[in-house]
Amino acid sequence: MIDLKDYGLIKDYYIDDDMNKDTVNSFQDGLCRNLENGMHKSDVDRESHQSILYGRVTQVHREMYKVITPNGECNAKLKGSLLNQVVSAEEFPAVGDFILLKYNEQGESQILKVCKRRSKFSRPDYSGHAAGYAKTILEQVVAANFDYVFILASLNYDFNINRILRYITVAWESGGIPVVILTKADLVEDYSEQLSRLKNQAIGVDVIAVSAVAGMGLDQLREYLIPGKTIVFLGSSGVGKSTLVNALAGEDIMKVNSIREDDSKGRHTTTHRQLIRLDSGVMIIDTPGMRELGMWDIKEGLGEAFSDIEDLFLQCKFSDCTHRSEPGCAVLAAIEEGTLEQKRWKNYLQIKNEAKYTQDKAAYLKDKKEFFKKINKDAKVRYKNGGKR
Ligand SMILES: Nc1nc2c(ncn2[C@@H]2O[C@H](COP(=O)(O)OP(=O)(O)OP(=O)(O)O)[C@@H](O)[C@H]2O)c(=O)[nH]1
Ligand SMILES: [Zn+2]
Repeated sequence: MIDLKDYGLIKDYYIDDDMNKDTVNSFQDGLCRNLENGMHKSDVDRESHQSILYGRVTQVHREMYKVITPNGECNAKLKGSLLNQVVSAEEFPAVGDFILLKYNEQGESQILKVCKRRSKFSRPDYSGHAAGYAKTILEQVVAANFDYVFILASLNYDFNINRILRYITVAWESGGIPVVILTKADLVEDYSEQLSRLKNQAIGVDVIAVSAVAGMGLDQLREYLIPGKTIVFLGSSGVGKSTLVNALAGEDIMKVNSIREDDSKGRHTTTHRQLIRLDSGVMIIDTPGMRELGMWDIKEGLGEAFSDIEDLFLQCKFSDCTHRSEPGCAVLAAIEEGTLEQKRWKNYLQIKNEAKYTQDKAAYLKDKKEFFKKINKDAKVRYKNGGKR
C-alpha cells in the first residue's frame, strides 16, 4: 500500500477555504482513519466500486491525469460539472496539485475538486489571445505545491549572475524557497570567485557548488532533501538537471541528454509533466513547462551570447540561408577558416532548437484549449439533459 502521507498529503493540505469545513472534516476523518488502519482496495465500496479520496497529480497528459491515491496510481479525468465551472486555464489541475477524487477501481476516476495551491509556477498562455480580448490571456500552471526551487546553473559555461538573480525573483514569487545550485564543479579549476560574487548578490539564498558526476557537494543539499518535501528543478537545458536528479535518486530515473552531434533535428525530450517520488520520500517535479521558464531567459540572451554568430548571418550571400550547404554562406566559411568553432555553432543550433520547441508548445496548448472547450460544451448539454447526452 502506498501511504498518502508519502506524497506530502499531510493534514494541512486538506483544508481548503472555499470548501465546506464539515465536509472537509468528515472526509479528513474518514481518510485519516483509513490511512491509520491501512486502506486497501477491498475498502472501496463494493457496489459502486467507487470511493472519494484525496490524491496528488503526478502527470498531466492531453486529456488524462495520472494521480497518486491511497489506493495506488490511477488515471483520472475532470468531472463534467467541474469542467463547467472551470473558467480559466489556471483552474485546471497541474502537476503537484492535491485533488479530491472519485476513485473508480474498475476504470477511470474522476477529479472532483482541485485544492488550493500553496505555491505554483505559471506562465501566461497567449494561445487564445486576440486583439481586443486581453482577458483571454490565460494563466497556465505548470507545477504546484512545491517547497523548494532548485535553480541550476552550470559553472563551466555561460555563467550569468543576472540570469540567476532573475530566476531567484521568479522562485520567491512562486511561493517556494530558492536554492542556487552551481553544477559541473568538476570542470572548473577555481570557482571561488564566481561563488563569492553570487553569494554577495543572492542575499538570503543558499548557493551550493556541486558536481553530480564527481559526487562533489551533494551532501550540502541534504538539508533540503526532506521526506515529504517537493522540489522543483529550474534551469536551462544542459545544465545537468537530469544528472543531478539521478545522482540524488541513486539510480538513472531520468534520461540524460548528451549534447547531440546531429543538429538537424530537435531533441525529443518527454512531453509529459511529472512528479517523481524518490525512495527517500523526496518528491521532484520536472516538467517541460519548467524547462520553458528557463527557455524564456535563453531566448532573451541568445543574441547577446552569440552575437558573433548572428553577425555572420548578415554576411551570408542569401538572406534565407540555412547555413547548411549554400554557396556564399558566411557561417560555413567561418567554420572552414577556423574563426568559428564547430562546437560553438552546434551549441547555438541546439539552443535555437529549444526555442522552436517553445513555439510548438503554443500550438499544442491551443489544441488543448479547443479540446477543453469542446468537452465543456458536451458537459453543458449533458447537464441540461439531466445527466444524459
Ligand atoms: N562534467 C560534468 N558533466 C555533467 C555534470 N552534470 C551533467 N553533466 C553533463 O551535462 C550534459 C547535460 O546533462 P543533463 O543532466 O541531461 O542536463 P539537463 O539540464 O537535464 O538537460 P535537459 O534535459 O536538456 O533540460 C550531459 O552530457 C551530462 O553528462 C557534472 O556535474 N559534471
Ligand atoms: Zn549561411
